[in-house]
Amino acid sequence: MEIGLVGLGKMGGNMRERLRRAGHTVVGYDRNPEVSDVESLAAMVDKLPSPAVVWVMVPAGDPTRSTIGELKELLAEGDLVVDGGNSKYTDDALNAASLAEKGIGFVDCGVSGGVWGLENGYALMYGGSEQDAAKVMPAFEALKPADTPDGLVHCGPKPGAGHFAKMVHNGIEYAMMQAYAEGWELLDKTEMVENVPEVFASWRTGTVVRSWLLDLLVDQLRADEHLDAIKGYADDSGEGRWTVEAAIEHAVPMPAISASLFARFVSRQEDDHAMKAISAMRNGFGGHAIKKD
Ligand SMILES: O=C(CO)[C@H](O)[C@H](O)COP(=O)(O)O
Repeated sequence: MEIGLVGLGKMGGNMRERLRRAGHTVVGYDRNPEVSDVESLAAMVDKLPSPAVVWVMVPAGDPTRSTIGELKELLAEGDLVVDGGNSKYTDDALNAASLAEKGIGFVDCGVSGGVWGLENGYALMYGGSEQDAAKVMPAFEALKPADTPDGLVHCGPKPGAGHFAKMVHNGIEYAMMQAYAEGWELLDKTEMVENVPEVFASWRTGTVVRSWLLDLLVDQLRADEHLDAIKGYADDSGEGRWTVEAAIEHAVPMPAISASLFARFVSRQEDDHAMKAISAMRNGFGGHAIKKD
């Protein structure tokens, strides 16, 4: 098929390559002229046959909203926009409704696979109508992992169903990473066990905690046993917060994922502010020593 692809960063650039390797024609647009195939969004749309299919792969929030707004002006009835970024699921209903005013279809698609997706394929979770999804199906088939029936799922007709599924995936990702990290801290800080990287490596086969995240951690620990080169600071780009927000909205207990989100917030503090108050109270009721700077 012929497809427009907006956003040619780490994810979009590799997806363009994987689509091309599968024989599809991709017209890629990026604000960075060094990677872009065309000079503008309008030039990209001009090169596409009708009905045009455009896959948006830009950061969530304003960049995605404004790109979809511009595409609404450029596209026509029967065309399709796919949002493959990590958009908040609540944005999808708004984007779908806005595009529908011109008869333009919309599919939201959670994409997972990171920088390894070029070779391994991407897990794709999509929401929207089957009729709209049919227009982008050849690209879905090329992007998903080969030789498996898994990796491509229709999460439902509601706009946002795909991004909701991807959001929960990322929430689980937070908690899994936190669990590995806490286990590693205990092993690394005590002297009970020698050769901690190889202990982690021994868990990669046969055990119930084997996973790709574990594989990635083993690679890092083998290169830098105590992770001395890495500061203990972790950012977040929204997915964990939205997962916890949705859990609160639906009164779903989420102790592990919410704790892993808050652990990231703790990592951003130079000093633990709340612990100042704990220390002050301990000192007050028990005369316990206060540590000063
Ligand atoms: O979708 C992903 C992995 O599945 C992204 O890497 C995601 O952005 C990671 O989330 P965060 O930046 O909040 O850790």
